Amino acid sequence: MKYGIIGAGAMGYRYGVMLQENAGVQVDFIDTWQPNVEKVREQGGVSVARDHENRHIVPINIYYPEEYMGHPDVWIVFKKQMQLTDELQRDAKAGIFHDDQYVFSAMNGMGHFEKIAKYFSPDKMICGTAMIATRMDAPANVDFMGVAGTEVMHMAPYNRETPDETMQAIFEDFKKAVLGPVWAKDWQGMCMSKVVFNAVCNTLCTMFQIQMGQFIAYDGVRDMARQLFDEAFDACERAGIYLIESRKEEVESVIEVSKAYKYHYPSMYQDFSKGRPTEVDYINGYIAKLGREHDYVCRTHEFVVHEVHLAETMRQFKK
Ligand SMILES: NC(=O)C1=CN([C@@H]2O[C@H](COP(=O)(O)OP(=O)(O)OC[C@H]3O[C@@H](n4cnc5c(N)ncnc54)[C@H](OP(=O)(O)O)[C@@H]3O)[C@@H](O)[C@H]2O)C=CC1
Ligand SMILES: CC(C)(CO)C(=O)C(=O)O
Repeated sequence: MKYGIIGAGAMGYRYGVMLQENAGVQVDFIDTWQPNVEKVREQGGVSVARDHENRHIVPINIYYPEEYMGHPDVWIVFKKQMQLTDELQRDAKAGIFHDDQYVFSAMNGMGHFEKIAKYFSPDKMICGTAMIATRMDAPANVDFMGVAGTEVMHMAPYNRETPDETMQAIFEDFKKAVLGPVWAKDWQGMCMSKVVFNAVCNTLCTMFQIQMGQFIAYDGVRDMARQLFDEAFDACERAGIYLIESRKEEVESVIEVSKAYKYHYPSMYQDFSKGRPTEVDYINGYIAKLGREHDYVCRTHEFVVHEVHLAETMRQFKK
């Protein structure tokens, strides 16, 4: 099968390079970030390291949407939530989407599948989550965090039916790519399990500008995580969404994943530290909104959203 990656950023490169190198499939990358596309062309590919080591150039095919003539079987979408609407509009205008194509995305936060569904048949959409850490330090320069072979990701059909033949073939390609795919029953519960995780790790690490390993050095982390998880689970249960992990398992996974990715700055920090807006409204903000819609106030999440926006605003007063 042939893949097209929309968004040659940290995660787009991670999926595309691993599919190309480990599964041996053809991959094309589409990106609108000019310094990134031009750097790939100048250096002959993307510069990839694993945990700061073995940095090397991986040759790739990269295109702006308007110059792309290919027809992949599957699109993999990895943009930041704030960029997605404009990206999909530009891609559609460039005429790169076709009715026969499948689409997969494992972006963090919520709200992206509804946007993607405007351009693709719901029967050809696969929702995903990725407990896979990747840093993008500069245009065309990425660092795959974590020991090779420990990647884990979940996927579930958007239409809630049994995965069809093409979806199974995508699953097999992800397996060959060593991305660690696991099927989940319900995409909403699967995605919310990751949202609540990010609502703890991404948000708190970003506010304090720390790596995940530094975060768990504080012995109050379990209590803080439990408070945020309790509110999030209560909101989800009122909305009829059942997560794929229990409250206790989520707390343990904060500790375990942070140990495994001890040098990782969550993706939210990567935006924060470069002066860009963060995805907090799609993570803690989404949980808070879900709560309000079901007569439940997630006070801590609402406060945390303010704290992140306060920190974003305060960047102008700091060096
Ligand atoms: N990174 C990770 O470990 C994980 C990320 N995710 C999720 O995947 C989705 C895609 O995220 P991710 O791949 O991390 O994001 P990206 O790496 O795609 O973000 C890159 C974007 O940031 C902007 N940018 C500008 N300057 C720089 C710079 N110097 N260095 C890096 N980026 C710059 C560019 O957009 P512009 O020019 O418009 O500013 C560029 O398109 C998100 O929903 C994220 O939450 C999920 C799991 C793990
Ligand atoms: C890698 C991980 C799981 C860390 O929270 C992530 O989702 C991110 O960095 O956005």
